[in-house]
Amino acid sequence: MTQTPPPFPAFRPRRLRRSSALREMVRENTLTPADFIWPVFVMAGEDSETAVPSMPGVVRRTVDRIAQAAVEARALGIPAICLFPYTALEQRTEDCAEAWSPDNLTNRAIRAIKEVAPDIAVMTDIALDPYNINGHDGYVEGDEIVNDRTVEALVKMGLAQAEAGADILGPSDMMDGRIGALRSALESAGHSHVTILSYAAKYASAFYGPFRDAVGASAALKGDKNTYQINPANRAEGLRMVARDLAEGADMVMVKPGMPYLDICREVKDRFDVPTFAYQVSGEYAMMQGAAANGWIDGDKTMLESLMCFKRAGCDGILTYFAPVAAKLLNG
Ligand SMILES: NCc1[nH]cc(CCC(=O)O)c1CC(=O)O
Repeated sequence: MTQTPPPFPAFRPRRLRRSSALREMVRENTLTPADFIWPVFVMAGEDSETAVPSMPGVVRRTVDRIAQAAVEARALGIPAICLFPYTALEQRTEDCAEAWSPDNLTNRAIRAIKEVAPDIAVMTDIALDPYNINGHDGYVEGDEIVNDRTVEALVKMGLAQAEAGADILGPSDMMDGRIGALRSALESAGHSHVTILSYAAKYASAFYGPFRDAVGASAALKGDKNTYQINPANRAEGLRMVARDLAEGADMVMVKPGMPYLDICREVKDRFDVPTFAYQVSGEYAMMQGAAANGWIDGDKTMLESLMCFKRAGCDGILTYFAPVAAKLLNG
């Protein structure tokens, strides 16, 4: 309950904003590096990095460099890293078999990280888009993105990641029934400790554009993802997806994108009171970096403010490309 304040001058709210000491005393939320999950892009090769032009400051790294980055992230206090593979066009096939190869980029990166940074949580992405010739998260038959056959492939993909040592599986595909299928497959295969952070309230957003460049899926993508991702106009549907994924065995849930969807974050936290994460996606990152590079906004300040706002909206953590830069600033 919000108390009705007494009338002015008894109530002078500026009294509590007068000094930094008083402001610290009444601050309601905090932001620390422990709030971050850092999404990174993995590419083939050795000891190199390439820039992602639409995401200034973000690079794709080879597996060895990813392992190095994980060590650095952990030292900064970041608890989790999330892997996205950049697969060359020639490795994308109709059957998406690379998705569950034990030696694909993601699975090799998981093992490499575990060797040098065993105490950082490794999160993966489950969806077919990095392996599919058409850029879709599921199999395409005619003009349809088919559900059940895709779920079977996603389960194989998730099991291969669990086998490689993943701590957190992140199904971002938005097929129906994938959380339940994954959960029971994990149980049967002896991976009962592997957690699922489901992309539950995942919207069909134009803010994913730069990410599709980063994973090499933009050129490939035919059509849009409107038949599986949620319409940005819908609130109740987002909440239903969260309820559904929790009922099927998700340990944590995500709202995505982030900044334009803070209303959904707040409502998910209030209604379900489960570990709730938001993804500050590539377009949000690009937008802020672009404005900062032009001198139109203060990059560091807007970055930290945007991240704090996720905490205020009820999030337990944020997937953000800013993670290491923000952690350094927060660590002082
Ligand atoms: N499986 C697809 C996937 N996983 C994460 C993102 C977007 C992340 C970002 O924009 O930063 C996407 C893009 C999409 O759904 O098209």
